[in-house]
Amino acid sequence: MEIDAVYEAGTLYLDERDELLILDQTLLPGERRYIPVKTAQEVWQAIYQLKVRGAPAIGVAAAYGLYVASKNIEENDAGKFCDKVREMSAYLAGARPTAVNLTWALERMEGALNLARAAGVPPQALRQALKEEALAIHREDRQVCFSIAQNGLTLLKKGMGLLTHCNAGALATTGCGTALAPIYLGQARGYGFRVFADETRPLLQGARLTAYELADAGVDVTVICDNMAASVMAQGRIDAVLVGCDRVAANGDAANKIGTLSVALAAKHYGIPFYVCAPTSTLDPACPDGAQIPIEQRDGAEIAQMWYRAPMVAEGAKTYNPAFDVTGHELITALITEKGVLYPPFDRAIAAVLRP
Ligand SMILES: CSC[C@H]1O[C@H](OP(=O)(O)O)[C@H](O)[C@@H]1O
Repeated sequence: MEIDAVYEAGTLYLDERDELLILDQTLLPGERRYIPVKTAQEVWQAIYQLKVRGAPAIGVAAAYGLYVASKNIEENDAGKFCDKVREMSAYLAGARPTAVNLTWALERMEGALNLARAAGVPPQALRQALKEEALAIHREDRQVCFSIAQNGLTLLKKGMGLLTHCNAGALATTGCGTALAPIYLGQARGYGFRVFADETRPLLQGARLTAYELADAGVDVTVICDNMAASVMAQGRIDAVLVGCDRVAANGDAANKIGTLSVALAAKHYGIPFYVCAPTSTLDPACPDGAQIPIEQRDGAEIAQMWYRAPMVAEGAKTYNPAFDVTGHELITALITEKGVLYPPFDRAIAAVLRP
């Protein structure tokens, strides 16, 4: 495909020895290291610790993970083999609660297992059925990303300034990403986008991963602190916002990385289009609205003690570091002064309070 090169980010793959290797994203951007994961426990830890992360990538990792873990099941009875696979699947489903792709992929895998079981095949053939379903989920993910790239690019124009939050790129999928996919396709077609990437505290997926990917692809990317997004919008530098998602409820409420709501509120205020790039595998019709989406609670150490080790931003990515921003009077309820509380219209109130 036109932007195959982007896949070089290579989130995970089965190697020639049929082992699952995962790019350990907690080491990026400083180090690219692939780690083998062979057991359900290792897959669970890799997902929970965000060594592999991003809704689509989590789904593909769980699918491959269930397959490779099934190779550890020493069981000749097909029924007992399936029971143990289902136990592993239920265990993996508990690694992280918000990204619906995790359970979606595992349900796909169990469906393939059930079909093969119904055919009365032995455990080795059941394992092969798991492998083929994982490969199918992987192939589909790559195609879905490219389709999102094509559909997303129809909404964008050459030279646009774009803002994104967290990482919804090649590193969050096994293809060219979701929110970053239209950016990659635009890059390939000379759109000349200027991308602003929120660092995305506390785990810095924007600074560490989005900037890494986009700089590596030659995209003009500037890392900003999360608290700068509104200011950059106010300066007229953002024409559209593109974000990923982890689960979209039946009414369209979308769960995404913490901080996305703030970006959406600012975009709304400045009349900037806010696009959520959502594979249909991330749509959850069984979830009526956002209030029903399970929100993962993580260890506070991620706020208090982690990550701030250089490099946090990939070489090649720019940074923008204004020390202040301006809040428009239309957003201010009152000015509290020593001479009293001033209410809008502030021009008249300020003139009055300063009058000798
Ligand atoms: C393309 S889905 C990416 C989605 O996943 C990220 O969360 P995490 O890094 O914790 O897995 C974030 O919400 C991204 O938008």
